[in-house]
Amino acid sequence: MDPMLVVIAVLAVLALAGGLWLVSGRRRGRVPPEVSPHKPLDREEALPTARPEEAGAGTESPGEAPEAGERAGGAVATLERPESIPGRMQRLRARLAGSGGFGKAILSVLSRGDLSESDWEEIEDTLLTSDLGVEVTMELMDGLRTQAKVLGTSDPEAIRGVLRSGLLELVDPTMDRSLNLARPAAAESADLPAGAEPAAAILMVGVNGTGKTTTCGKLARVLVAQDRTVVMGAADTFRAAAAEQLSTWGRRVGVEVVRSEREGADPASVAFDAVRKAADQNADVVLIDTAGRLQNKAGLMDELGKIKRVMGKIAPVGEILLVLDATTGQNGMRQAQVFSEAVGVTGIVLTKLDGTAKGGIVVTVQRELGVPVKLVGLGEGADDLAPFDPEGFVDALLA
Ligand SMILES: Nc1nc2c(ncn2[C@@H]2O[C@H](COP(=O)(O)OP(=O)(O)OP(=O)(O)O)[C@@H](O)[C@H]2O)c(=O)[nH]1
Repeated sequence: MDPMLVVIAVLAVLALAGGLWLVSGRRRGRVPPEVSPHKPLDREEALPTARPEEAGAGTESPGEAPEAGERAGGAVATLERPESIPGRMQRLRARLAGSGGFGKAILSVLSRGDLSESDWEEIEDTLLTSDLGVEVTMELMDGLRTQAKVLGTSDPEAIRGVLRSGLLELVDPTMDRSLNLARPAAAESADLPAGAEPAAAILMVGVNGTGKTTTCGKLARVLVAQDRTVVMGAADTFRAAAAEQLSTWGRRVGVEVVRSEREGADPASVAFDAVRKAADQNADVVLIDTAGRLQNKAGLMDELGKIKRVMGKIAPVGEILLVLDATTGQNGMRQAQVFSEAVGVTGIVLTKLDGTAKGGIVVTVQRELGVPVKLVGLGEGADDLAPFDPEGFVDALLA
């Protein structure tokens, strides 16, 4: 055979083999698992710290938000995937540290080494401006000075360690911060059809503008990612825009929203309808958003009391979350007292923590109300809600 023909034949065979390898390689690599945009979340990552009795709930594949959306009955076009809880906590730290928390100022005094009386006073002043309150600041200062004497040192690292444990004790890591997501037994008056069971009810209260509606939406998003079915009730009938805002969140996270088309409708009746619908649908959780404004305080408190009572006709309300704006400081504390007396708050959501360096409000509000901060708001984004983690919080303050 002509040697030229042999060379051409060999080249043709090689080209054919190379082409086949390329095509099959592309096919193999079409959805490399490590870069899949649909990598499922770990169930634990998406949880807003469930109660111990809730911990074993549900075993099927987690994080399938689109399915959850379809199941919730919403005409959902696209559902986004929530950021994981560790990711949220990481951002909390970064934001608190970035907003110039009081830790930075104190650590700069500590770094001077041997502390003079004026250094101690500077530390005290810094603590006082952080919304810890006079009483708590004095306690903390006494502890710091005593420990410095006992240790016979003003070594910055040692004092920082004492400050850290003092703050941690104040924030109180022993408090139960889990949300009560246990489904209650039906009230005698409930009159539910066979097979229907009440959902765990969460009532969101607080003055206007603190972030109740936004928190309802963010929380619903986390619960849906946990494969829980959720119904929301727009019992803020004071302004139509509030119900619309909640409905937008509902569409976004694939959750049905019960609302009244009539502005000024009875909020208790909307709350009842939502709780009833959740029971009829056998939903896991019902979230009720309320208005934060009325002409007078007594009127608002009567209204909230009535909402709670009427919801109780189906089943007791398991969780009443007071939404507080962290940037309002001591002013927020007075509001908190009023709400607490009116409806018996079970947990606090501290919003807008991204906008303040005054983390001390966490300590003050827990002390005054005797209930834990359970969730924190870190911004306006859909994933800007995180379970409150005392250690992470104190470390962020002292970063
Ligand atoms: N920076 C920041 N903004 C937040 C946070 N939570 C809520 N907001 C913003 O605060 C504003 C008020 O939030 P809403 O959810 O409408 O407050 P609301 O309590 O429902 O208000 P009313 O419906 O008037 O009672 C909105 O612009 C939110 O985006 C947060 O954690 N950080």
